[in-house]
Amino acid sequence: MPAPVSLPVIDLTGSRSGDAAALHDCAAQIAAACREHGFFYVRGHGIAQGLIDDTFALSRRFFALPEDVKTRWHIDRSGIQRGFDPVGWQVLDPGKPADLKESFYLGVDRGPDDALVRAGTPQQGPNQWPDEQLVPGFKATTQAYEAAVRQLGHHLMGLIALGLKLPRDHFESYLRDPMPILRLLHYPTQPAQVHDGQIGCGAHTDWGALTLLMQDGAGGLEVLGADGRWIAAPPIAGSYVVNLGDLMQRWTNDRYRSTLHRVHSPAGRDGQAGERYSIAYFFEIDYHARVSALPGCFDADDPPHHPPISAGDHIVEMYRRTTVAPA
Ligand SMILES: O=C(O)CCC(=O)C(=O)O
Ligand SMILES: [Fe+2]
Repeated sequence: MPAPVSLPVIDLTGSRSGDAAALHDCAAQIAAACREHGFFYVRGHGIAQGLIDDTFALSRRFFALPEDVKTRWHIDRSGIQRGFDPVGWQVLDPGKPADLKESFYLGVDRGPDDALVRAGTPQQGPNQWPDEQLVPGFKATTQAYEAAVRQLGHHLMGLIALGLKLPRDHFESYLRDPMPILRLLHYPTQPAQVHDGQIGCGAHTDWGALTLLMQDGAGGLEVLGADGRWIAAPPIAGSYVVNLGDLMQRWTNDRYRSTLHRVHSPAGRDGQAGERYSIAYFFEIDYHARVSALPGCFDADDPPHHPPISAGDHIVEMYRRTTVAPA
C-alpha cells in the first residue's frame, strides 16, 4: 500500500498564469506549508515530463558504468565539488556511518575568465563532464533540465516573497550570479551488512535557500515532523518535493523551517534488488550574498536570532563538515 501523503500538495498552475488572485492564493498556501513543515509538493510546475524522464535516463546510464570508469570524474579531482562521488564519500549526519548513496554534482559551468573564478571564489569553476560516447546527451540534457528548474526556483522564490509580505522580486537581488547545484543521486540496494544506523542518506537539513527534488517511484524519503516523528514523503508522479534550506530559516528568523530529512535505502522485494534514483536541485543564491533576518521577521520583542551569514561560506563549511576524509 502506498504511504499516505501528509505534506501539502500545492498546484502552481494558477500562479503561473499571471492571475493576481491565483498568485496570492498560492503564496498563502506556500507560506502556511513553510511555517508548518518547511516541505511541500508542487504540481502544475510547467516542467515537461519528457525532460525529467530524459534526465533520469541519463542518470541511470551514468551510474550503470563500471566503478573504475565513473571514478574518472571523481569529485576530488575537481577541487570544487563537481563530478562523481562514490558511496562512502559523504556523511550527511556527521558521527553516523557514511551514506549509502552515490551521486554526480553539476554546477554553473564557469570558465577561467568568469569573474567569480578570477576572484578565486571557492567552489566556482568548470564542471566535469562524462564522455559523450559513454553517456550521450548528458551535457545538453542536464543543462536543459537545470535551466528549466532554475526558472521554477525563481517562481517559487517570488511566491515565498509574496507570502512574507515582501515585493515579489525581493529575492532577485540575491540572485545576480548564483551557484545552484544539480545533483543526480543513486541509492543502490541496501547491502546485507550495514553499520548500525547506516542508511541511504543520513538525517540533515539542506544548506541553501530552496531544494527542488524529483524522486523516482522507490520511496524512502522521510521528513521530521514538528512533533519529533518522522513522516514519509512518498513520490507523487510528476510532482516536485520542495524544501527550505538553512538560509531561508535564517532569513525568516526561524519562522520558516529548514527541516531535517533522511532517505532509507531501497530494500529490494521478491528477490529483486531495489534501487532508487532522485534528482536534487539546490537553488542557491549568490556566493557573497549576506543573509540576515528579513523586514517583517523581527522586531524589538523578537530581535534576530542569528548573526548575518555569507551564503557561500555557509555552504563551503557544510561540505567540509560532511565530507569523509580520504583514507
Ligand atoms: O534523494 C533524496 O530524495 C534526497 C536527497 C537529499 O536530501 C539531499 O541530497 O540533500
Ligand atoms: Fe537534503
